[in-house]
Amino acid sequence: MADLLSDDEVQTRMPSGWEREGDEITRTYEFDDYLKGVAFASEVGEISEEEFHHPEIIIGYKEVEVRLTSHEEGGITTKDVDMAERFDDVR
Ligand SMILES: C[C@H](O)[C@H](O)[C@H]1CNC2=NC(N)=NC(=O)C2=N1
Repeated sequence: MADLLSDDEVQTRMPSGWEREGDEITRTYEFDDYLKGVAFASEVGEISEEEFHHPEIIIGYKEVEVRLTSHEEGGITTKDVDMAERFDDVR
């Protein structure tokens, strides 16, 4: 089990482009067309299954919102900030 991050740790460790909303960190990625967003969401899903840590993924028109939290710990942990960095690398 990863440890919950303090408010300051979340702010300092959250990658740029991400925002905190309560017990979640979130980012909305924008794409040139819908299917590029769908493909990105699929890659996010692959990484999530590999790490067994699953975000909420909302696919919209030319944008994909990703929301991360650690359900079992009840907040934001190092897994969430580490996964955020990995998703940014896919982008
Ligand atoms: C039983 C529990 O659902 C599993 O251990 C995993 C699955 N994926 C998960 N994903 C996220 N975001 N948080 C979890 O606590 C989590 N737990």
